[in-house]
Amino acid sequence: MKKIRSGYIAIVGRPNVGKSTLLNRLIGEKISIVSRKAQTTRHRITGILTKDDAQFVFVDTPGFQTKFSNALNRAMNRGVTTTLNDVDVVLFVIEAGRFDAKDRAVMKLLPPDRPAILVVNKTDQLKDRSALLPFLASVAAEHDFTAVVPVSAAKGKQTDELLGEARKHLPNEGLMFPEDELTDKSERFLASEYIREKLFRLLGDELPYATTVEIEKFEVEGDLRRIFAAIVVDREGHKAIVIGKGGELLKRIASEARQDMERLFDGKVYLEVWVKVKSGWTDDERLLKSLGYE
Ligand SMILES: Nc1nc2c(ncn2[C@@H]2O[C@H](COP(=O)(O)OP(=O)(O)OP(=O)(O)O)[C@@H](O)[C@H]2O)c(=O)[nH]1
Repeated sequence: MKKIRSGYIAIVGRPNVGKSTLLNRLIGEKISIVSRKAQTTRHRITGILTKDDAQFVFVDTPGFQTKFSNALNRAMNRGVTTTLNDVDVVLFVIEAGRFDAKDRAVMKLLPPDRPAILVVNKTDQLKDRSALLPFLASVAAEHDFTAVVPVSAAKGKQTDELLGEARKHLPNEGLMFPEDELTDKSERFLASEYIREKLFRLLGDELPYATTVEIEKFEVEGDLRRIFAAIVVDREGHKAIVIGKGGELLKRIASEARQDMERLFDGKVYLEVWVKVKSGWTDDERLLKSLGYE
């Protein structure tokens, strides 16, 4: 049997290339939030996959932010650079057949002295398969990648090959975390991510970027978790939108989030969610820190 190796891996790429989907596929659990909308991953999320011969500790970084320039985006971009200098191998994800200025901007952040694997995702969407090889070659010519692996995160294609390539760069012998550890993020953090995911799914295009979630109380009583959460919005008008007509939308957000939490925590959840207005929260660095964004 091969020796167990372990190490840290970052997944980077422009928004919407499928980083969260890839992480979920590799870990096999719904830890990182996935949304059709771009730029939903604000926090650094660590997922851990332990196999017979390797332990992969994933650090999922936020998408490189170009859309809005405010304190929140600045904080997120700083996070990308810090993370990349702190891992053993970087998975740089792009979409098959597409490589644009935003991809290139993220590629420029790859530290020159750290192994990076070019992951070409969404191969299931390719119409013309013969175009794939020249495409891979043209992107690979722009950076010194240690490997190029085409995958489909959605269909789970070639993901074992990707792990095999990543394993080669894990520096440590033995496990870094207990075998059954899925993530080192607290349940409290995961609870807020689930609520945020519902906001992204159920609200319009721009509003979710101006909201965040605070878990005000998290109590555990045997198998029951009591969770009290506030959705923080920028202004009164937004509050009305999140609540919805007759409270319908808020009810739906809470009920869907609760079902996800019960599945993940494997126990009953009592969830209370309300909406709070804090104007200008996205532009206040101090407030960002207090909410956990570094
Ligand atoms: N067809 C296809 N779609 C995919 C694949 N992987 C991801 N997607 C879709 O691409 C969209 C974006 O996926 P995410 O995983 O949220 O992308 P992300 O890179 O994490 O996005 P941010 O969090 O915004 O940075 C979703 O609608 C996914 O379902 C794939 O292999 N094939």
